[in-house]
Amino acid sequence: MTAQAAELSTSRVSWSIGGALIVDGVDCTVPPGSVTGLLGPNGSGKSTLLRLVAGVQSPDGGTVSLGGRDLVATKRRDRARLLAFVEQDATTDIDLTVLDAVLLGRIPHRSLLAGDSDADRHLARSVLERLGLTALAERSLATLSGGERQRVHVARALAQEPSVLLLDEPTNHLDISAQLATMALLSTLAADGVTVFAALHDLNLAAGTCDHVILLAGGRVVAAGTVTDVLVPEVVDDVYGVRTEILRHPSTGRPVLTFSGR
Ligand SMILES: Nc1ncnc2c1ncn2[C@@H]1O[C@H](COP(=O)(O)OP(=O)(O)OP(=O)(O)O)[C@@H](O)[C@H]1O
Repeated sequence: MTAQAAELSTSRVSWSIGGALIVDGVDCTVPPGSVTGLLGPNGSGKSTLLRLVAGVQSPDGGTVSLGGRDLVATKRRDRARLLAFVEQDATTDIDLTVLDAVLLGRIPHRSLLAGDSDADRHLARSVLERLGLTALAERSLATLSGGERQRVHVARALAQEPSVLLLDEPTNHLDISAQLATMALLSTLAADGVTVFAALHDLNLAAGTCDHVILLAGGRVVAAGTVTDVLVPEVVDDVYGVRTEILRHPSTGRPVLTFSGR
């Protein structure tokens, strides 16, 4: 897949519910063709910010743009050709096979009345192959393990051939090998020009993979930059209420964080 690399940005994006300000004037930039990690403690607003960027929810104020184009004003179908979203613990009400679930990703690319073309099926099968899911193609989605289902949702998003891939906790439910494989896939996609923006809890997975990170606390951006700039005790300790020490990965030189309570 080769996508048109485009910068994603938000300007003063806000969203509140029941009088509580959940996302509070967020300005952030996701560099084109990068893996950008969205970090922050539980309840800091990561999922909500991703939903606002994806257009699942509309912001009360502010703008979301992709390569200068206003995404909030973009029609849903047009947006779905640009941007794919893998939600946390996504579920589907209808019982589909894995292949049919992945083919859903092709809907924004075809005319409203057309069915799946040979090209759509070919693309869906190649995405399944890329994610190691070929053997599960005819299985019912409902019978899969949590980790398998998570990979199918990523496959459905890739079948959309998006310029921007948004993922909410894509390594949830995955064993360590599958976590590393997912992060490696995100790096490969970014190298192919996809702008990847992923909410992550595991700061070490972020440190090992992300080109850029954005750290939220209380619905606001408290730090943004490279992992070496942001994942430092001066920032992490206050945001998470822990004591952090930074080691270096012996082969990559990237930061490895250790934590203790304080
Ligand atoms: N529809 C809603 N109604 C009420 N409160 C909401 C709603 N959506 C989000 N919130 C609140 O907004 C805050 C931020 O939630 P959000 O899911 O965005 O955080 P998060 O950083 O993704 O958290 P986690 O890491 O636990 O998944 C939480 O306190 C949550 O309870």
